[in-house]
Amino acid sequence: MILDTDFVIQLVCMGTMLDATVDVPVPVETSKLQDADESFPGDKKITVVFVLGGPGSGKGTQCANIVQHFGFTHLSAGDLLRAEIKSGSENGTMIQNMIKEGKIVPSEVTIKLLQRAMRESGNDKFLIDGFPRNEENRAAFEEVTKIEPEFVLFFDCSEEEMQQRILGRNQGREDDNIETIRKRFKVFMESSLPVIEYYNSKGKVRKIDAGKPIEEVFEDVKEIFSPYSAQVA
Ligand SMILES: Nc1ncnc2c1ncn2[C@@H]1O[C@H](COP(=O)(O)OP(=O)(O)OP(=O)(O)O)[C@@H](O)[C@H]1O
Ligand SMILES: Nc1ccn([C@@H]2O[C@H](COP(=O)(O)O)[C@@H](O)[C@H]2O)c(=O)n1
Ligand SMILES: [Mg+2]
Repeated sequence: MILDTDFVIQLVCMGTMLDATVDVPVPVETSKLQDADESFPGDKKITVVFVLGGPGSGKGTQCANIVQHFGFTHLSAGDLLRAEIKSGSENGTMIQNMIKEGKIVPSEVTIKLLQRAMRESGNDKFLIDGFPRNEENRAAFEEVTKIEPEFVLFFDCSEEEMQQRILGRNQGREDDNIETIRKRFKVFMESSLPVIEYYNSKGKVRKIDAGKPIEEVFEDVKEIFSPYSAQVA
């Protein structure tokens, strides 16, 4: 099926207006994803760890620690999308609307941002935080990059604790309000947990109790990353 990107984006935005809680499935046109200019990794051997967990579970916090100790490059899909809005990109308004509604941006957009960031980093070890967020993200990334994650680091935390953390975060994020937080939790349960279950069925999930204090969570994270201890401090 050949779909025009602008048409797909219009459909997604219409979905946003019609129902704030439905995760609109967007068919992926993989030939567009494989734009030669954006192609990555090519023949390069790449190590990818997907870092998943509910909103506010501590993914970004722990990724910062992992980077310092184990030499990975941290790529947060959410941060890349927010940077794309700020850059004045033609997709900016669509991305902003999706984030305000807690919805998942079409894979085509997010994967291109991830590929570009991976290529520009010059590194070969990546923590991909907040991606894949749904089945469409997962299948499209695999199709385009041919990368299978080394493992999936899953931060397991109660909604009550996550909500408290987000409301105390104070980073000026447009989606850190109670209305959007509830939508993000719903999307996590309905669209993101199935991805974690998929990788669990392949024996790839390393689950962490993320309800503990930051330092204690990192002790557990360190054990998982010890085989990758290129830069242990
Ligand atoms: N283990 C922890 N205990 C208490 N507070 C924490 C813990 N981990 C992170 N925090 C705090 O909770 C807030 C959310 O953490 P963080 O931004 O790392 O979560 P996240 O999973 O990346 O969230 P999002 O999915 O919304 O980007 C931050 O203010 C952070 O300092
Ligand atoms: N794969 C992704 C990741 C994120 N988004 C959108 O960004 C929002 C914020 O993400 P964080 O990981 O920083 O919490 C998220 O709620 C989505 O709207 C996305 O679309 N696809
Ligand atoms: Mg984050």
